[in-house]
Amino acid sequence: MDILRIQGGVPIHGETRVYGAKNAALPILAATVMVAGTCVIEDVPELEDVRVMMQILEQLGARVRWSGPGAVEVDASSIGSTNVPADLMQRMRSSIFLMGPLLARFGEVTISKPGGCVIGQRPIDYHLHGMRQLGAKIDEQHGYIKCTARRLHGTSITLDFPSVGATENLMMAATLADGVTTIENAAREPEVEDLAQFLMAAGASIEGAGSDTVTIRGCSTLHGHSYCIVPDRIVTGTLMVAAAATRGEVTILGARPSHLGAIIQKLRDTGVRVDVQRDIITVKCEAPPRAVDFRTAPFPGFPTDLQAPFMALLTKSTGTGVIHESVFEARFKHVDELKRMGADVAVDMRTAVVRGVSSLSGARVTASDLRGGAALLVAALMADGTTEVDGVHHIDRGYQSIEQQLSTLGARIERVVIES
Ligand SMILES: CC(=O)N[C@H]1[C@@H](OP(=O)(O)OP(=O)(O)OC[C@H]2O[C@@H](n3ccc(=O)[nH]c3=O)[C@H](O)[C@@H]2O)O[C@H](CO)[C@@H](O)[C@@H]1O
Ligand SMILES: C=C(OP(=O)(O)O)C(=O)O
Repeated sequence: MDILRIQGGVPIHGETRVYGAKNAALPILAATVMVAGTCVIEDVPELEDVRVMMQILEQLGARVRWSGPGAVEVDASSIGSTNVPADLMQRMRSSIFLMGPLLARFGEVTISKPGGCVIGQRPIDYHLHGMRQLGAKIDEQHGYIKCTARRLHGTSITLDFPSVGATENLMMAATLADGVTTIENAAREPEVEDLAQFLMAAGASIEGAGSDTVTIRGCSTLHGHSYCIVPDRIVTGTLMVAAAATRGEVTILGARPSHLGAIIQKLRDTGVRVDVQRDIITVKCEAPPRAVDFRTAPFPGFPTDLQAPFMALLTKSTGTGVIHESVFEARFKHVDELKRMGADVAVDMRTAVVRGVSSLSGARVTASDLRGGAALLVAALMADGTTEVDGVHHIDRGYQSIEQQLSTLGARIERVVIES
């Protein structure tokens, strides 16, 4: 078991480079299932979720390997199974991305309920409903979901909510369907657009990805190619918040500022200085940040994945900030742990009221989900004394060697392996 031990109170300084987005890499790796030929995906983050996705592809029969630093090569021509292993599905939500591609290529797929961060119910009803509209027959028995379709056909789908995962899954399935599919009220997240770019580079015909209407003209085959993943906006945002929280100055290279409008604006509202130049973002903070209110929303709104890290920043702000979590119904699990460090936060359903305190104190705390874990790291960097963060495997799902990245910026953080 690993823990992260942090000696707080040290401002972080210097330059760091951001790597490719987990949330783009995972659906893109799943989409390689539909490609005839070899794909090389570049700037893939070396994360636990990526390793699980590679394991799933391998168990389905694909040839998958790291072909260089951050490069994954996939040849899916040898896939011989359409059953996604239940134990691996349990390990991450993104395993659901195999549904669309396997169904589209083989006319059948068997999955089970995906695991992943427990931040709400996270049903998959939009995915299943959309697949039915594309012509799939779905049988649910003993916890397994079997989808079959002799041929998927184009249709018009309107999502009840702009779900990122459902937009991506349905877009992938529609890529090899007969005819034209439109997805209305589609998610506009940059990772949806990145997946569409990957598919288009393979020969798919997709218009409007990144807007709320996506139109896909089905094609019969996709060809192999090389593709570089979009930079991770959530990791970028986390580093920006950490810089502000420690009253440091950090320059992030290789970022995509246009994907971070809401977070840049909110940080500026707190009085933190954010300078943007092409793909470089510099964050500098000299005085305690002012409290601000925000509500999470689908892109281009404030990302739910940065709600917890931003809350950590507000715990030591001047004044009171009100946070409304509108995307997931149970995404405040980090609050009790922040309170153990001295934060003053009151939660009522989907709203958290954060009263700034003058100091936090180090404590032993436990991460129970990925971004909640990142929030504990931000709090630990600001706290007096030593914090030990447990549940590090959650953080490792989304941040590549986070202790190394923060150490190079001067943070006093180490990973400690505890023999059980
Ligand atoms: C791998 C990946 O890209 N993960 C991201 C993706 O998750 P994910 O794709 O799971 O998130 P969704 O956008 O689908 O979820 C948004 C909301 O829709 C609900 N919903 C979703 C699908 C469905 O079939 N039925 C349903 O009710 C969810 O419970 C949630 O309340 O988008 C989330 C919202 O930006 C992010 O927090 C995750 O980091
Ligand atoms: C919730 C997240 O991931 P997932 O959808 O893979 O659980 C996340 O990246 O914050």
